[in-house]
Amino acid sequence: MAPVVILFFLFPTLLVLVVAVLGLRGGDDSWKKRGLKVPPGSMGWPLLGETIAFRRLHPCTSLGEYMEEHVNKYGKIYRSNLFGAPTIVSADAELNRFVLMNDERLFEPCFPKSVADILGHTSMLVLTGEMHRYMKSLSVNFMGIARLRNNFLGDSELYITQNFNRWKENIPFPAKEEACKVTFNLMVKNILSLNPGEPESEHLRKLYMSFMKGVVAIPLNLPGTAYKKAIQSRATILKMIEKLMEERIRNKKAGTDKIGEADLLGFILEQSNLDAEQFGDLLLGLLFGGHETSATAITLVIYFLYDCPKAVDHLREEHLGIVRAKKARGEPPALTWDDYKQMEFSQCVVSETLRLGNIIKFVHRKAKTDVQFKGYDIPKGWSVIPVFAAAHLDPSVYENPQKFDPWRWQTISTGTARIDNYMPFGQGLRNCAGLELAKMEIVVFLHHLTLNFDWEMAEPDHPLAYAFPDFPKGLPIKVRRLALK
Ligand code: HEM
Repeated sequence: MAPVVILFFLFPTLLVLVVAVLGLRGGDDSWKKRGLKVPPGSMGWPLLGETIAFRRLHPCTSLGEYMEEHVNKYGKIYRSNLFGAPTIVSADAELNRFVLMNDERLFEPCFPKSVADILGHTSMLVLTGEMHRYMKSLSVNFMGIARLRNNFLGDSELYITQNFNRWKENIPFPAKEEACKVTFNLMVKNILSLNPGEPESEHLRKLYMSFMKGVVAIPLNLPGTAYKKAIQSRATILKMIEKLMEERIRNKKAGTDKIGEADLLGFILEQSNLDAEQFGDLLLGLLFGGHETSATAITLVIYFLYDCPKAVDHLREEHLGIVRAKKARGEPPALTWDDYKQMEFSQCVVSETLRLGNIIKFVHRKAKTDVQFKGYDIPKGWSVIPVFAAAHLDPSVYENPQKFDPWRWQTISTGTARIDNYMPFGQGLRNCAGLELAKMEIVVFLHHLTLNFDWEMAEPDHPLAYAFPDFPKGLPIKVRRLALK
């Protein structure tokens, strides 16, 4: 195509860009006219603001150069322009807690429309008010202690050991992929009673992977883009759910349903009147919230422990003690809830992994009204980004914060730590619905890992802060089987 023709077609786009750039130079200044005192900071480049620097890859065990520089220059609360909006970034633990404890009243979640279109407009992650509370209570009840004890614990053991049985000695494999299989199988079994390897389960896994890619992709709804594929995958998942729902209702009416409330679908059919789309959004929200996060935590724990053999020895001692005591009592080997509750050092390892690994480094909120905090104003409509990692890595809170030191939790414990200094699962109304399940999955994984294997890194690989911390190579490891029990 001739350059002049290209220019002709590009002209409207260029014009819009120029107008936007001129219009946004210096950012939104209306707060100045209103005499508000917003925190110091820089609004960065027109349009882009400081988004590129904010998103620049860095180890997930650090705040990254951008945040460190800005905190040094402006203090723990500063203003910026991120993801297309004027933003208050908070590395201040008290402001972080204040924001989360005032969800609904002063702040609300803010997802771009493109993300809400994929997650679903009735997804718990997007909803606010009564409907959010309702969906949350369904999820929290579904993942309550009774079900953790009676369903999730046994299923976790089953899927973890099934996976471990396939591991081959001295042959490198990516640990992240293995962790993902375990957490995905566990969720799908408990949500829809689909077993690993079944064609429907495999089909759902593929659709879900494509859905996930779209959530973090550039939102271009054009043929062939990751975003478009994710929208299509979402629609296919919803159709699949509708079919499964109809089948379950038919079986219930015919008196041939054997599953009852054992999975989330049965539980929802009994306890609520959600339609297929609402149930689909709930399912996708739980998979989105609970699959990648827990798999990342499991991968991180393998990574951190490799450099801390003393902690592996301590874990082995704890888990061997439990196995031997069960044998002495003549109990079957399957773990019970009481066994799980005895795994105290393992809980310290989990707490330390979540502190140092920063799986959810920050969250997004929007001010519903002008808000005052510590002498600053947060103008209505501005985004607020509480960065949990800032307190997790603060040397005035955690001695030697870069060090993986699970023993620190024997004295500070999650119960006595100042709550705003430790928020891997968020806080308040929108705190994590699956936090007990996540901790249990990691501990059960540790139980079988430390009793059955020694492991080493097959290649160097370190966790970087993408949307979630991720290992560029998937953390390749090699294992050696042990005969301890
Ligand atoms: C180590 C693993 C996990 C971490 C670090 C984690 C972290 C978090 C955090 C920080 C939030 C709050 C987000 C916000 O305030 O905007 C959250 C919310 C949520 N998490 Fe988790 N999570 C984990 C595992 C799970 C699991 C296993 C599930 C369920 C199966 C789950 C389901 C959810 C849901 C549904 C929400 C939204 C709650 C709401 O909007 O009220 N998470 N999670």
